[in-house]
Amino acid sequence: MPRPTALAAWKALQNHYREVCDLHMRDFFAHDSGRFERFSLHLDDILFDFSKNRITDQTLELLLQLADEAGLRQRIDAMFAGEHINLTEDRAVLHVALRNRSDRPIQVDGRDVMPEVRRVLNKMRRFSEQVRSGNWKGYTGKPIRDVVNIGIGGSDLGPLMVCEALRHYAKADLGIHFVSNVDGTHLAETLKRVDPETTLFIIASKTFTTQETLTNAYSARNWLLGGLGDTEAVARHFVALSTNADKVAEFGIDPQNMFEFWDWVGGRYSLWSAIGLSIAVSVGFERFEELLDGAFSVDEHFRTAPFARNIPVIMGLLGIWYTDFFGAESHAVLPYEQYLHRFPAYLQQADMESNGKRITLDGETVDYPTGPIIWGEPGTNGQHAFYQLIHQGTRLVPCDFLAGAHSLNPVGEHHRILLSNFLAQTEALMKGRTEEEARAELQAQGMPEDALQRLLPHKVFPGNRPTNALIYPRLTPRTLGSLIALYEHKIFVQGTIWQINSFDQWGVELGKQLAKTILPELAGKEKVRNHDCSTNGLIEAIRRLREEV
Ligand SMILES: O=P(O)(O)OC[C@H]1O[C@](O)(CO)[C@@H](O)[C@@H]1O
Repeated sequence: MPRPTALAAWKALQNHYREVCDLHMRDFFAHDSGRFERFSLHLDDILFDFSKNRITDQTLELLLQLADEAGLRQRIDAMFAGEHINLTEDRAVLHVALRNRSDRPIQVDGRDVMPEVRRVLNKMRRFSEQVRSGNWKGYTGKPIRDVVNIGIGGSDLGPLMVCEALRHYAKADLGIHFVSNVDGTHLAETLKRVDPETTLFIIASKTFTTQETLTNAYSARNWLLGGLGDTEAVARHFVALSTNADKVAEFGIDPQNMFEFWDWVGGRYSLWSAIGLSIAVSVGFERFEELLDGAFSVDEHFRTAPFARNIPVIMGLLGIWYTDFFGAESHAVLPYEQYLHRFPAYLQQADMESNGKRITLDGETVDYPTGPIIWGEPGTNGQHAFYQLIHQGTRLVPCDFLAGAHSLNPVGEHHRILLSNFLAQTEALMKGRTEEEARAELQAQGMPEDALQRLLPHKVFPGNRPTNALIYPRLTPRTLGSLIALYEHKIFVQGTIWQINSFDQWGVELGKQLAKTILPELAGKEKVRNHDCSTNGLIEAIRRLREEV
């Protein structure tokens, strides 16, 4: 496959960029009342408006041509067919099988994985119902009141984000907690709030070898045994979500209490698998299934809709346009939905661990930018923190705005105020405020000319800042499932165009290896010499501080 930069569409886009980069979206809208109609798409009850982007019809045509030339259709088909598209780990990539709500078999290496997927889902259903109904009893016979998910990365961020997003639907008398950080404070502060007799630990780890998770899990086990005094208690208070049955058994968790998944589920794509057990326990299995339904609907759309009407394809292509042609370095995700407060953090892993790569599938170093920095906070908080930079800073930050038309917690005028801010921000980012407009405003305030001249440049907003809007009636499990899947497939589209493997994560290994060397050195007495002088010096300094009690 030729490099993306060698494709005819890429070259055409470079030329096209020079023609359109100085055009202003304000003028696009002024001369085209059909722009919203043309540049927005519906899927179920989600509306995706991409009209406030620095694109013309020709831009879109060229981007779609790029998708064709990059072989996106073949890559989508290969993923859904269970081919080993995760080349460096020689694995299929089939999170779509986890939410395949049809009778269609999905094959991996000649075997239909759907019966196994359904078996584990049924086990999750039974278990979550037992815990929620109070029939699953702790060692002393009391029902479970608190669930602590211990995991990190994909074994934490996905279920945590979803549990937060669906808090409205959660069982009120069941506490759901997440411990991820190996900083003992995370576990200690959580354990202060729970009782060993009524706490269930879910140890979530695809590999069951992750240092942070196992350290937290063993400490949680000690705490439980400290409270209940009998190793028999572990079976009633610990379950595992993993692909690694041997390691789970080694930890002492009853194999009956292990919920399996498979190597073709990537960690950051795993919330749909057994890793979602905390979600099912929190909101109930039916709602977990609704989450899967929403994702399935997007999978079908992604698999079958023509690229010109395909929301994740358009989302991905717009990102390519800004990253590779405008040189944008980051992308902000701004949910005007408090329940989605962890959505940007979740997407950081989903996107940056997937597309933060610089080597192509052919082993070459890229000579074009790949995955952007993903960041964001819920509106309206972000408005009072970093929007200044987005409006008037020197960097182009394309943004996604998300909002529900209805609040799940209608309180007075709150939601209308929230929505008016959402709309105002996207309008302001697009239009900006010209010098003439700023001048007129200051003159209307009666400002003397010399003061006006000094203030005027500060009051101008360049505008032309691109935004997408994703709106939906209200945040339901189904809608959430769809939103997550849209972003998952967007990431895949971009990885395909950039010709990188979005499904490995070798970049996290080096630090893990070095930490293993440093761990004994922190406890040692001899002078540390085997690192650079900064690291040696820091190790010595930390040792001294730790000796000082
Ligand atoms: O589920 P595991 O195997 O404990 O891994 C946790 C996380 O660690 C990583 O492998 C690297 O950070 C992630 O991809 C993964 O989600």
